[in-house]
Amino acid sequence: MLKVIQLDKTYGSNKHSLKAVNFTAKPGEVTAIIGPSGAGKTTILRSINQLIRDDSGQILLDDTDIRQANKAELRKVRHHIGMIFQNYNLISPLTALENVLHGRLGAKSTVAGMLGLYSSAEKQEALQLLDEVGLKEYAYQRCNQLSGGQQQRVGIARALMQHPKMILCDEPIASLDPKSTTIVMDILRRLAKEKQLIILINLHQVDIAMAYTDHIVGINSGAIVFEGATNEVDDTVLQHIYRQPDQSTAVAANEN
Ligand SMILES: Nc1ncnc2c1ncn2[C@@H]1O[C@H](COP(=O)(O)OP(=O)(O)OP(=O)(O)O)[C@@H](O)[C@H]1O
Repeated sequence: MLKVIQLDKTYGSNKHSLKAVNFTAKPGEVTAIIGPSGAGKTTILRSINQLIRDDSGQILLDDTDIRQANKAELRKVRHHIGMIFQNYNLISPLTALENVLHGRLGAKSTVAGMLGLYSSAEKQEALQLLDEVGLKEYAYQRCNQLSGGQQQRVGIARALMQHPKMILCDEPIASLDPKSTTIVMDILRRLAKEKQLIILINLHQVDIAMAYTDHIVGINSGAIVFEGATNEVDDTVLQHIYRQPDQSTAVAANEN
């Protein structure tokens, strides 16, 4: 279980980007963070992985407070957190199989990692994971010869190679066509259930969040304004999540 408690983040001296953020994400479920542009979705994901340091609060992954982890502990925690990116972040001249094997890097010694020394069991596992995302026949294809949707599926297999407890997905379908979007979201939903993973996704597309997720966290101007089951989300809730900042506040801010 992921529990985010009273998380606060201020960029620079006065940009208050997360305001006492609280929510949970459970294993076996896909949780979407939705909200207007600039609301703080990416800041939450980056804080969870401590890619940026937040100011205060707790981020509990099972019993570990990620915010309190020292360098060695953080390396260990991060090893159990897979990341999926909008632009895939693959090494494109390498094959799909080689990219998936990179998911094991965090578990290897620096020398073994640098030399690309992988056991035959690891290679078998990587092939199995490519099969699970429907890409077995593309294992030896360079990633720059794959479509965007196929590259994203390689990214998912690479994350699985970490044996993650949780996968954080930052706009995973933003660069994909509708068909690839369906394939990727189906895979994420299936994996959450089959492997009891916590899957936390930042999404711009409300229709996709409604169709493929179990749990919704709505954020507006850095504050959580809704948390609940996806089937509780109706037009009123969506209007609340996507509302514009109050006009009078905006005018007052401009005058200062
Ligand atoms: N490195 C930074 N320095 C200063 N301000 C930042 C930085 N990163 C983000 N912000 C600000 O923090 C707020 C939240 O940004 P964030 O990127 O988390 O929003 P978002 O909901 O992911 O937006 P989008 O949907 O457009 O990607 C925004 O007002 C943004 O301008």
